[in-house]
Amino acid sequence: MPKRIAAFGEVMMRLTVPGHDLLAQSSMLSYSFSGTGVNVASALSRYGHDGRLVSRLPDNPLGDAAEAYLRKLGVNTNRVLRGGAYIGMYFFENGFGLRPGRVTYSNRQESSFNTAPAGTYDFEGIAGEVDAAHFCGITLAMNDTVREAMKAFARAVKERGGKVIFDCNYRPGLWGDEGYAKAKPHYEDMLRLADIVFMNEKDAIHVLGLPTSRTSREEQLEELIPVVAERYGLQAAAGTHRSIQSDNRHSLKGYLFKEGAFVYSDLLSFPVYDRIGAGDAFASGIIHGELEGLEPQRTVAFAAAAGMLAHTVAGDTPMASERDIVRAMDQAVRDVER
Ligand SMILES: Nc1ncnc2c1ncn2[C@@H]1O[C@H](COP(=O)(O)OP(=O)(O)OP(=O)(O)O)[C@@H](O)[C@H]1O
Ligand SMILES: O=C(O)C(=O)C[C@H](O)[C@H](O)CO
Repeated sequence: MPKRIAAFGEVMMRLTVPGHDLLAQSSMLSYSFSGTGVNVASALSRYGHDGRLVSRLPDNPLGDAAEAYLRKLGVNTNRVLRGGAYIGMYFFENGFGLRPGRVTYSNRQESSFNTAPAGTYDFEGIAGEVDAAHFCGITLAMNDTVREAMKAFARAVKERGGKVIFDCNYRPGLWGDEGYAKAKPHYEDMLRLADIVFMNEKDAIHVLGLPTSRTSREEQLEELIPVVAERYGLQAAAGTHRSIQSDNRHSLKGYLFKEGAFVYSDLLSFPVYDRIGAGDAFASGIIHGELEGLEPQRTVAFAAAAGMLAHTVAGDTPMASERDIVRAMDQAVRDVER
């Protein structure tokens, strides 16, 4: 049955340098609008749910363009407010071979979303309208007012019996020096409120400071995720392990931990066209499976295939339909469809 899911987060204007040029070389940029909340609300809408964004855009032609773009992505914009002066931006340079891709943020703290004063949003009203709400560690990294708003919204959803979904999405560049120490208490607050969490052992070790006696990533994951789930009372935790080869291929394996057991997707290996937002595609697949009550094995396979497909499309926002994903789950490489 379709569900109503709110995603709380900033709309970012993505400015992409064409091809594999550097900003210093190119005189052209193409723009689109994204952000973790946008990506998740859009993907869930594509799977038949009502994905609504809770955000704030400037009341000017940039805000108009962003809102029109969100509608094209299928996002319900009824709870997108107008106010403030700027939209957050990031510049993206595609990597090639051994040169990694690069993201440079601009005007983020000045954005309409990040300058919204306390009391801007009707969180109680929104919480009463939805089955679940999605939050992410990128938003948590912004400033105290945004952090307080995020926690207040999560509390309102929880108090009304909705599911709280939290994607750790730790971005070292956003937390600055001593980032882990600054982030930890806020991550702990969100984990206490959360039902479904996206994370892997890196979050547990570095952000939460949990000790591990194991050396391989897989063993660390299996040791630490049950500890986190128990400590914070999580319904489910999920995430991916990614490995990167030098020939522009990545490998991805998804996991889902619930009711004391791990299930894993196959190890998927694929060439990468655009990597940004793939984590949001995986997360949306898990959220869909959990909200629909799918078998854990099916959910993690669906989410991993959604994540894989997101690497094949330009832009941050997953564009695959449920049908596309189910077809990709058999991993056969197909000829053009005509
Ligand atoms: N330096 C770090 N310290 C702590 N945790 C990290 C660090 N880098 C990544 N993580 C965590 O590892 C997990 C996977 O992160 P990664 O950056 O690979 O994202 P992803 O989910 O594959 O993709 P996306 O960038 O689309 O979200 C996330 O839960 C993230 O919070
Ligand atoms: O909000 C940000 O920081 C972004 O970089 C926007 C992207 O859509 C997001 O990171 C994808 O997960």
